Amino acid sequence: MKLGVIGCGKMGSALVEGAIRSGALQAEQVTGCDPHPDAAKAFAAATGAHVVDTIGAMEADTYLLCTKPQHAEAALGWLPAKESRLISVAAGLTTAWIEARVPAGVRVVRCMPNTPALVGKGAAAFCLGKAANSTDAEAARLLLGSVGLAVELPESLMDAVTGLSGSGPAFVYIMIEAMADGGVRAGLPRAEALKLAAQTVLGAAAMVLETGIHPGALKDMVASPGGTTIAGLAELERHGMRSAFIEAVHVAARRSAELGGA
Ligand SMILES: NC(=O)C1=CN([C@@H]2O[C@H](COP(=O)(O)OP(=O)(O)OC[C@H]3O[C@@H](n4cnc5c(N)ncnc54)[C@H](O)[C@@H]3O)[C@@H](O)[C@H]2O)C=CC1
Ligand SMILES: O=C(O)[C@@H]1CCC=N1
Repeated sequence: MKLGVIGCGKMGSALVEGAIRSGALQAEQVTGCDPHPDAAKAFAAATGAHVVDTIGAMEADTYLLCTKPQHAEAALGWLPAKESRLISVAAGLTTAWIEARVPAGVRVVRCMPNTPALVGKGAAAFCLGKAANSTDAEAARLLLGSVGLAVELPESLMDAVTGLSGSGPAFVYIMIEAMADGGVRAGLPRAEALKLAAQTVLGAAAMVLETGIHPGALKDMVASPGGTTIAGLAELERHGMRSAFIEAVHVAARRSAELGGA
């Protein structure tokens, strides 16, 4: 694969850096393009990939569209008229929307990764556009799978994925920050509180994934009768923590649909 990265910001860099670290990609296979010189420079430094000034100057058989959705139309206008694959990470933009703006011969894959791809712990879903084939699915699976979980889903579910795992890291970061604040309030030094909070989230997630036990049952295993945990859980319920998370994912998914023009 010769990968041309259109937009070398946070998500483009996380995916490419993660894929290079995993060994799935070599820096020599990647070219980046970004009109923002600082972004291009940081991408080249972090990945070792070559950067060029224009999309047309990239030697690529696969393009990775990593601009903001609002900048995608302008970028797509510069795609060369040749057979190629375009993997888009842009929130909300449908394969039909993209297909209407690319030259004939460009096969479109829409995906929704997340930034933990940088450390090989991403969670991503993808779907195929109407001209894309099983080789394109394999290419998406290879790239996204090299940096974490990658699942193929119907396009009708991509906004839901965006609200859950695309935006989700930010929801978890504020939870970690708040838990660490709680630790500091209870007397822990800030650095230890942050490490303990983050490791607790990592460990709890691993328990769910590795034991296959329902999170409700795992919660019950922590909460002793009359103990500390049930006191804390009651406080979280009093503040509507569950419905806050449910609503956060729901409105993020709805916003994804809006970005796509729904
Ligand atoms: N940040 C995240 O956690 C995630 C972001 N995404 C999607 O990734 C895309 C990029 O988001 P971020 O990386 O956060 O934004 P960002 O702002 O960090 O990166 C976007 C880059 O695109 C560049 N750009 C703008 N117009 C361009 C053009 N015509 N040609 C080439 N480059 C151009 C910008 O200069 C910028 O460096 C968005 O569509 C977003 O929906 C998807 C999943 C997670
Ligand atoms: O906030 C956003 O719009 C992007 C898409 C998913 C995560 N970040």
